[in-house]
Amino acid sequence: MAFAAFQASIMDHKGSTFMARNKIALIGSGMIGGTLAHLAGLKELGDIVLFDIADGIPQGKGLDIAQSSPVEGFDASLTGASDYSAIEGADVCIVTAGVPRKPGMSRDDLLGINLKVMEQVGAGIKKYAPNAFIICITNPLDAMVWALQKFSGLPKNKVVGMAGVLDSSRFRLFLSQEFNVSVQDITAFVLGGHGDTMVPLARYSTVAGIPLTDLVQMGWVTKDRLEEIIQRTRDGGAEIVGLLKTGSAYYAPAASAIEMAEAYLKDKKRVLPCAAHLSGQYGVKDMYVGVPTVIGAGGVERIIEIDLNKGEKEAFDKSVAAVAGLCEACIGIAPSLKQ
Ligand SMILES: NC(=O)c1ccc[n+]([C@@H]2O[C@H](COP(=O)([O-])OP(=O)(O)OC[C@H]3O[C@@H](n4cnc5c(N)ncnc54)[C@H](O)[C@@H]3O)[C@@H](O)[C@H]2O)c1
Ligand SMILES: O=C(O)C[C@H](O)C(=O)O
Repeated sequence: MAFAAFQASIMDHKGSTFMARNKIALIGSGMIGGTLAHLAGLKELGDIVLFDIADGIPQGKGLDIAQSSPVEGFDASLTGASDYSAIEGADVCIVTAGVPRKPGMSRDDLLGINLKVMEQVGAGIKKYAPNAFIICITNPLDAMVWALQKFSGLPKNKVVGMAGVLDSSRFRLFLSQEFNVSVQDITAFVLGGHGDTMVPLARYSTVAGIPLTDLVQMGWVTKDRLEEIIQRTRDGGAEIVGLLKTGSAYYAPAASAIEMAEAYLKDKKRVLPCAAHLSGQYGVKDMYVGVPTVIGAGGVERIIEIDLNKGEKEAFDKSVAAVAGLCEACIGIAPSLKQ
């Protein structure tokens, strides 16, 4: 149980103390926000507050999911709100407020509109949930989580971006389909920014511990076919945007953020690729970029610096440069982000 919930221990009617449930605030109650609420309920992660500026949507989704709880057998309070005071004392806030892209757009095209949303969300979190662990999902991810940390003023290890778990999950699925083996036996790393320059790492991705580079030698897959799978992973978001036409992926993104929230709430010390604040690691300063991290009750407890060969480092640096350009664009719009 997170520390804030521990502090909220209360007395029952016989005078014994018991733990209050964790409180999970979902800021943005659209396609991902609604799916997050459903998953958090099914997993009994805590009580859930859905927040959105579109009054009625968070309340309606909360009520609908609550009405599934007797069937599914979970106990959780689900409420909806359009006032930030409702997120007061949250242990975890998952931020999806903003707009998704449409076919033909890049994630970067969302920067101007979603940056303004991050400013409002940051102020709301600063006022009502300063002790929470914040998971940002809004795109363009690496720049938005960077701006959200600055707007909210929360500690850098308590603000993190979700992208690597999703990108790695896509890579794992495509590999499992290629090799006809269980997704459970595949581990994969995708590092760098959550954009067209993301870096799926073949050398650190394995089938039951056997690196993909060895599987090429063993004849399981050709280098060219592996490159196609890597490119499909990079284009994974756009592939779904092209199919849906009115929005972007939400089931896998929500599942990925819930995995991160669970790691924090249950102090699981999961090793997960996340957009984390770097202060010199990988030669990067004051930026959020996807790297392997350890997530536990302390938030981002550790950043794991893996060894990158020349080609991997070049690809990572290219991705970092793309994120740096987006942060500069944010400063152009909101000069206060410069410090
Ligand atoms: N990081 C990732 O891997 C990843 C994956 C998928 C989607 N995304 C991004 O997540 C975001 C949300 O996607 P979605 O599919 O849930 O979109 P959506 O349009 O279904 O939901 C977004 C919600 O945000 C609300 N909103 C807008 N402005 C707000 C504000 N100022 N305050 C509070 N709420 C506000 C909208 O009313 C809407 O309900 C998008 O930016 C999308 O690009 C990121
Ligand atoms: O691709 C998008 O616009 C949404 C998200 O970043 C994704 O990867 O699915």
